[in-house]
Amino acid sequence: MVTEKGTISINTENIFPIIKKFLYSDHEIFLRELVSNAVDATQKIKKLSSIGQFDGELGDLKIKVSFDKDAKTITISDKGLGMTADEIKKYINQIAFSGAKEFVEKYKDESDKTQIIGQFGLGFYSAFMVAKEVEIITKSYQDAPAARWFSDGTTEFEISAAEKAERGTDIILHIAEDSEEFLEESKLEQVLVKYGKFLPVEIEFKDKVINNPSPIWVKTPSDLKDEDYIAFYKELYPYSEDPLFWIHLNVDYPFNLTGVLYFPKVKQDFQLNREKIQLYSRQVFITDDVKDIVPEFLQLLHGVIDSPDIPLNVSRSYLQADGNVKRINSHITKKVADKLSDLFREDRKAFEEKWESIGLFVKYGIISDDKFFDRAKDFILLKNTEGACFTIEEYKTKLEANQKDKDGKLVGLYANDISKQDAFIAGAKKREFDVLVFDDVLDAHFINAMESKVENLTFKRVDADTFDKLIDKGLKQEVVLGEDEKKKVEETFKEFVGNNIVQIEALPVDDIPVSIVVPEFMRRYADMSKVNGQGGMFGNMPMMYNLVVNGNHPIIGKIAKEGNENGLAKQLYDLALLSQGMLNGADLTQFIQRSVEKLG
Ligand SMILES: Nc1ncnc2c1ncn2[C@@H]1O[C@H](COP(=O)(O)OP(=O)(O)OP(=O)(O)O)[C@@H](O)[C@H]1O
Repeated sequence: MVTEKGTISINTENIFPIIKKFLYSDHEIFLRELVSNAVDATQKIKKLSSIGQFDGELGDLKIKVSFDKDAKTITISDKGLGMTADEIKKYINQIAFSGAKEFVEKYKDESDKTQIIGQFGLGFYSAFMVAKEVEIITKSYQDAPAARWFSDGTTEFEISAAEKAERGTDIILHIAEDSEEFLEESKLEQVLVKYGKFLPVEIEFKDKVINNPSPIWVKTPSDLKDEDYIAFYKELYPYSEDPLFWIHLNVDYPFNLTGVLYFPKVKQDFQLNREKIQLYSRQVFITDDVKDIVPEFLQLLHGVIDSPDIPLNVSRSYLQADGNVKRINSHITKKVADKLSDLFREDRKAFEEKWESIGLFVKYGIISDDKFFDRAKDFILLKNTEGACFTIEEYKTKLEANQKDKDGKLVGLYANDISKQDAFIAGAKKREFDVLVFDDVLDAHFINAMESKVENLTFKRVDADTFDKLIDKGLKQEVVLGEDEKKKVEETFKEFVGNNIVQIEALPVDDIPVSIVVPEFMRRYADMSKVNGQGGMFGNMPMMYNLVVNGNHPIIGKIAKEGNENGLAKQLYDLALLSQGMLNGADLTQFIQRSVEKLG
């Protein structure tokens, strides 16, 4: 047999089923496409009028969307530039069919067929996702008779003369049975509002205009007052508290981007709500899933971004690789950092007051974006137990005086629960050490990030060890106990602590006799596992701790002689547990009973 070569032919008759099934996963998008076309037609006639190519009356340019439940139709009417019969042939028939053919050729082997329409000028054909027949009745602004186009979703179409006196286009959709939900008023309105809320031409539905044609992001920042930004915020999120502040984005080179990003007030129970930024393209709503466009940590912000330069209708993998998307990403990050830096410099007091909310974004940024630390390092604030705020540099200077260990390392002390760790904080103050407060969910990661970025700085929780060890200045203190006494004390307490360690330390006489410390590395690992949502090894295991015994305290001197004969050691041990919140259940009950008896 002779080898025969040929090209696989693509038959345009197969196109409609493909459009119907695969082009968009979301059928409601037909409305976005058709209303956008109506907006384009309206903008074009305005343009023609402004450059003197159309000298008739523009008249009322509202776009009207209506439906007829009995006739099962949805009609989109505009007063735009209209089309002549020849233009219909050119714009609707030819381009679309060749576009569709190209589409089939390009994507016949691809599985990711969703959201590809816009590339090919096929928007109009998305009408067939919901309609079994589509009519266009249109009259051009040019001196030409009105025309009617009709198609029943095969590749056949008709063009005939039509009765239409007014300039503009009516698109009449005869809704298919499986799409009749769009004939419900509430559904239709909801979809219309979703996609058209900020379209630049007024859109009327049921005798009322449903959109705001000039949202603030298209206006010049200098023309806007704070009230305008707050009012717009309320328009987007009706039941929210006022935002803390906002950033008006306005870029025209090397890509186009406008928008307003708001910093919301964040509560301590901070939830990762990532659907608060809406993405628009020339005021047409596209999505509220901005995962690939906005850096992860900034997805906690609210607001809108509008860019005609983001390729909207292409697959995800393409979007991630797109150069504009990457640039937009880093631009937004830079803008946010600049804004925070301005706020910090212009009004530090106000910035400090808002730090609880701002701090969460900043910390999240530092943890998730390596480069963000460099942008943020000058306005990261550290707050101490007295409420005073320091930048990292200021704090390092403060530590130089009294919290430097024998190797020259600066040691920051912190508490994450000032009420529970009160005894330890008091101990630190007695030694004139400063104690920071790190008490939000991201702090465990934040501390790690700071230690890896800031030279010569380390952090330890105030109850992680005795102060002499936390900040080891190399000064050796001697315990007043002799070797045998030490041994006796250690053995006595060993009885209670199981596998944990008993350490006898030379502490000031007036320090508490027995306390419990949890080594920094161990507790930190457990904290981070908690944030990451995994119990991990430490999640299920009781935390290891060290029992610190103050070898210089008079009561310990007594125990060195008597052991636990009088129950003294046990009582001290229980007190140490109690102060760390570790005395529970039967142990706690017995402790209380014993204490009461002692009082009697
Ligand atoms: N309401 C209308 N009034 C006037 N011309 C229209 C109207 N709707 C569509 N057209 C013409 O038909 C063309 C094809 O429309 P279609 O929606 O298929 O593609 P597009 O708008 O060019 O691109 P996209 O696929 O991104 O929507 C338009 O470019 C326009 O010239």
